[in-house]
Amino acid sequence: MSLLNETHAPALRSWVASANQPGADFPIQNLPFAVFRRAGSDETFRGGVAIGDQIVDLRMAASRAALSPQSLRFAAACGDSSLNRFMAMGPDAWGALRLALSRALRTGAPERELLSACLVPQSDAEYTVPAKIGDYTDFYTSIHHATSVGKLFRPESPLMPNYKWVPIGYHGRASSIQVSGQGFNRPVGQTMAPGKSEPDFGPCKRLDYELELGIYVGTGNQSCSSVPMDQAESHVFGLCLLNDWSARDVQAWEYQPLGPFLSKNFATTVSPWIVTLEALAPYRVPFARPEGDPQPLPYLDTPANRAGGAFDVQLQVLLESERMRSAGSAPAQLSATSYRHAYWTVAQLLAHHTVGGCNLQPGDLFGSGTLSGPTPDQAGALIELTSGGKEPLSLPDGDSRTYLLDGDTVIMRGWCEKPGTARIGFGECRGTVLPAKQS
Ligand SMILES: O=C(O)/C=C/C(=O)CC(=O)CC(=O)O
Ligand SMILES: [Ca+2]
Ligand SMILES: [Mg+2]
Repeated sequence: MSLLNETHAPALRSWVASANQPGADFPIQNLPFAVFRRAGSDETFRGGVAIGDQIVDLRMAASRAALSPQSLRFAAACGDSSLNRFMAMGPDAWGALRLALSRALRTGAPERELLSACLVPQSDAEYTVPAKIGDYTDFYTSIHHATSVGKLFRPESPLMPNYKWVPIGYHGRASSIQVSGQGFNRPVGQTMAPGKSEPDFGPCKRLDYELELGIYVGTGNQSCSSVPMDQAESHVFGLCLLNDWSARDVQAWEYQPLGPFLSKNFATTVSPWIVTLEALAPYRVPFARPEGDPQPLPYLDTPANRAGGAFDVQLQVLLESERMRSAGSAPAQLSATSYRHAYWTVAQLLAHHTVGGCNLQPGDLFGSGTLSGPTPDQAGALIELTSGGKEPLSLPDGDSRTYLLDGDTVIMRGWCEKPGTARIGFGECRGTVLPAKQS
């Protein structure tokens, strides 16, 4: 059975002209969701869908009956200040609203007159985290990241013997997840300098980013039940970009034996737009274990997962320093990779998370884990790109970095493209390091 349908047809064009520009992140084949309002207004936040450089205000579209009658209750659910109610409605509802929007936004659609009054320019909008995230779990799905970071943290045992069998993760902190465009203060904490016997306390000196994708749970599961692999993807609403800011010096001192704690709980930045799993269907790729690696245990293995459980999402990290901003120069690319290199798929993460009976809830978020690719220039964090801070990275303006400085803005971008298929993008995930708070 093909996962493709009429909403993926590469020939589709929209009456919103900006959606048809080559290279646009939000053509009619994408239709990602966010929660927004007019910037600086006291309007309530509500759900919207991106088309070109505009947002379809779904609350207004529902109240003006600007979409097909069958889809109006789904659009109305998106009128809430978070997408949780819509996420809980499940894949049939998500698919029905996507189809209604695809048809109404096409060139020649009779809905044009009503729907064009429901558009808000993205340049006028501000966003919020699109779901009430009850729980956040961060995984570790890049074997390349796990191996190179493991060498730095544990030279004697870089890749733990469990790695190829268990999707490794830890329970993260939902309250400090913020939407793209915001800043956060450099964290302070305990660190242990080499050769010392007592920790220091002060601002983090090794502040890093982590290039990840966020995975939003749509429908949950009952506690003491598990979601089998062949149903796992039907519980996933979609993907976003995610930056898991990490205080490496705090991490190195605190992480044993229970894993990261304060080193990763002060800020996590997500992109505003969630690209649905349905929109990503054309960019599925086979998931193959390298020759000689063990096959996953049966509860993590299905023919469908092997055939197309991975997604080829292109990813890029850029740095814009204060110096670049004042000189008006373009941000510098630090690395680029693809999600296809991950060792565990979205379905495996969800099936594994629930196998012991853990209940997921609509709006829960997973981080994929740092998405480093196989070559050193594909690393998703500075700790890898600078070999643990020992080899500074040269920037095009003559500046260099080991770890992040105050005023640095980290920008992440993602997109999918494939010959004969539309290109779709994730927009941006950007966050800025502000100085530590003086106590
Ligand atoms: O102890 C280690 O090997 C490293 C752990 C992490 O950095 C945790 C993490 O955030 C995992 C990831 O993003 O891939
Ligand atoms: Ca992480
Ligand atoms: Mg974090």
